[in-house]
Amino acid sequence: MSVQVAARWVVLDIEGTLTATSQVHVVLYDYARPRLGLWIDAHSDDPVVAGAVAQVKADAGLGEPAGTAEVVAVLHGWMDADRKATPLKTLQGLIWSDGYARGELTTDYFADVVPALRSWRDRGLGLAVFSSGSVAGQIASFSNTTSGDLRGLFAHHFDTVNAGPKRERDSYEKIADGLGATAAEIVFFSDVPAELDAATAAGWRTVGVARAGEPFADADFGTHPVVSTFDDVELEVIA
Ligand SMILES: CSCCC(=O)C(=O)COP(=O)(O)O
Ligand SMILES: [Mg+2]
Repeated sequence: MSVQVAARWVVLDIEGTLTATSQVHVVLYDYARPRLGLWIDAHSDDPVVAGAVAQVKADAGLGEPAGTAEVVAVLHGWMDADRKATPLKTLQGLIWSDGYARGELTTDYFADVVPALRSWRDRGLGLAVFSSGSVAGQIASFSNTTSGDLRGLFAHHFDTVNAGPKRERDSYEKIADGLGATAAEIVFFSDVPAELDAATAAGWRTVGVARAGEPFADADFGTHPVVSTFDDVELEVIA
């Protein structure tokens, strides 16, 4: 069944909405896992890396003398639990950016995604991304895809640093400010009902994305309209 929605801005989740969850949990996590320790040691002078490592130690209650091996053990544990912790996302994003630049990583989207995004953008809708993945990681992931370089499709990127946690209303209010849009002009697509609830609390329109075989395919989306493919979305552009 198709879902009709009017908007000026389309804000998109990545994992489970644009890409299969395995693209993140298998392809990207497996790429980052063996490289975390090497990256931390090779970039210890980079304030972004040093800040992320200090944050890991603080969050995990490690003493300051803790070495790279202990930090990596925490990061691996967070990946195993799929904890979307900001310092982990920062470090993953740096490693993935390097992997995409080397041509060692390629993003594969659900078949309906790229045609829909192109058509929405061509019809005058603004596209933005809100993911737990860092902005650097997001942009890199759009740079090398099975449909080419898609970075030009998106006008804005938001993450847990420049917006906040995805299950909190404040994050969506901050994004609306960043887009210069009213809440009613924005529609958010996500596979996670709790994220949609937070967007609704901020006054946004929402569409749940329940794709076959994905972890939230059978979730309770409550009153959110739901599609299983972007082919079933009819977007009217608010002028
Ligand atoms: C290249 S972006 C990787 C996305 C990521 O790390 C992640 O955890 C996905 O979270 P999302 O909020 O998009 O479900
Ligand atoms: Mg998701």
